[in-house]
Amino acid sequence: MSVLFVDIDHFKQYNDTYGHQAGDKVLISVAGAIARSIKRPQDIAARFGGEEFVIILPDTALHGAQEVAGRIQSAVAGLQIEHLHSAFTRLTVSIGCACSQELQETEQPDLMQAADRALYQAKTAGRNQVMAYQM
Ligand SMILES: Nc1nc2c(ncn2[C@@H]2O[C@H](COP(=O)(O)OP(=O)(O)OP(=O)(O)O)[C@@H](O)[C@H]2O)c(=O)[nH]1
Repeated sequence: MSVLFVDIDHFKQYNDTYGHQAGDKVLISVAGAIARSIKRPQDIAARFGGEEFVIILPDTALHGAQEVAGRIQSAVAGLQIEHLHSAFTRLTVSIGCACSQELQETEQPDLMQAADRALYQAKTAGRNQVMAYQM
């Protein structure tokens, strides 16, 4: 199983620059980009707090999860949403990814934590990137 955390970069700045309503539209657009990027019926994507989404990919190894993460990044880039306060001048996302091959039920929180840590690393490494962790 793999877990992805997807977090919009500099979203506070986006709201501050373009307004909260524009921010709400961005959340809907990013949700659509994520939905288009997951292909299997058993995959689950959900909003996880403010500007963060979680994606659960059952029976998916790390390279498969990284492929999904890459598709999400491309789909968000394809939205071409202006964000002049970002170093990339476009809206981007950071993604943390964690995979466990033989997951016991009690280890699920550890997998979430690992994905969250990977997301933090993607943020501190400059954003607009994927960090992946094999447990
Ligand atoms: N428009 C809108 N904004 C929201 C919503 N939920 C949360 N937010 C905003 O999302 C922003 C998240 O800001 P931070 O957690 O500081 O993160 P960030 O600015 O994206 O910075 P990094 O994640 O470090 O790149 C806050 O300003 C929240 O007010 C929502 O439903 N609509």
